[in-house]
Amino acid sequence: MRNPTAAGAVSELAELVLPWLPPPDLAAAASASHAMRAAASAVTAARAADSARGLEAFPAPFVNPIDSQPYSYFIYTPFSLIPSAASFNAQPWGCAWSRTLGPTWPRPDLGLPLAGCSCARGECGGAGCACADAEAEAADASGAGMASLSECGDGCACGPSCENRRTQRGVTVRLRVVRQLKKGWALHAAEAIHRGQFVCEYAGEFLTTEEARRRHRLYDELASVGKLSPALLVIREHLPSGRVCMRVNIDATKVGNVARFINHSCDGGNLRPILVRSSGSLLPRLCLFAARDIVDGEELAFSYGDAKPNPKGLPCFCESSCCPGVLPAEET
Ligand SMILES: C[S@@+](CC[C@H](N)C(=O)[O-])C[C@H]1O[C@@H](n2cnc3c(N)ncnc32)[C@H](O)[C@@H]1O
Repeated sequence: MRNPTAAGAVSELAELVLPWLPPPDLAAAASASHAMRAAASAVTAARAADSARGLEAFPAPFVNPIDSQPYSYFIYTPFSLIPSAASFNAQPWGCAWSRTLGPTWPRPDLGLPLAGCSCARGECGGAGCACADAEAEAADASGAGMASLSECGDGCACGPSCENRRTQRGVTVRLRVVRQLKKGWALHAAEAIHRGQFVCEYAGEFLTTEEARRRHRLYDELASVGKLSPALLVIREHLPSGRVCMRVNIDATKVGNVARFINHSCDGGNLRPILVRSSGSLLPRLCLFAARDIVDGEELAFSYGDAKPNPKGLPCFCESSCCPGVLPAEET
């Protein structure tokens, strides 16, 4: 006869422990007993139901019409982090209580005296706002490099509901993560998105260039044998002269948000990357906006950058007419 007290203890333990396990350990735990298998299946189903694990406004489910992989495993952050400040390298996923244990918007107040604006309510971003940056628009219009935007931030008197913080409230459009035959996972719109609408930040770990180079070498090796889909982006800001004045490395391979599923398109795709600077923050964030109206179900894509196509690089399956057949690759 089964002991109901022991069975209850097993399921309580399973509920506490299983959400912390990466897929191989979850599969090993599932083989321990009937009760563990049932608990592990529930965790797997909950993970597949929301890649954003309750940290965004809407769930972003995995949909896999191709094979039996129910989800892709990674650590979720709604905004980019500096690795040393990322106090977690494991995160519960697949249970009701995991939602409370991740970083959430708005970001915690760092308590530092930072530069910012002190506009009256409703005036942020206007001509008199210290956070408005007319030059950012000018750089965009000149076509020199990536466009940039300025927003209010941690140093401002306004709160998180300020109109001039439209990229700071996380992902507010419905999305799904769809498995494809050639490109692996891909991010799709799950509702119509209007031209100019903010879609998501490309969130991940901010890396030094030295660390980015180290990881690039490692990822290139793993990717060449099909063991990894690296999501390390290098963004270069240019002066009007064309010279590079800043390099930002964002790695969403292990720690990221839904943007880590966006594939590359050689023709620029339907998303426009913009560097967003918030007052009081040292590093700009890479934010993605709809470059045109996007219909429900369409795959989202952008160009990973101006790095030259590397003849020895991975094959590109974007299918745009200008595609040279290989993905842009960084020269490390
Ligand atoms: C940011 S991730 C995108 C999500 C990825 N497809 C996945 O399954 O996790 C970037 C990686 O996706 C793959 N990828 C992205 N765009 C691609 C394309 N146009 N053709 C082939 N593979 C692509 C490459 O492996 C690349 O390193």
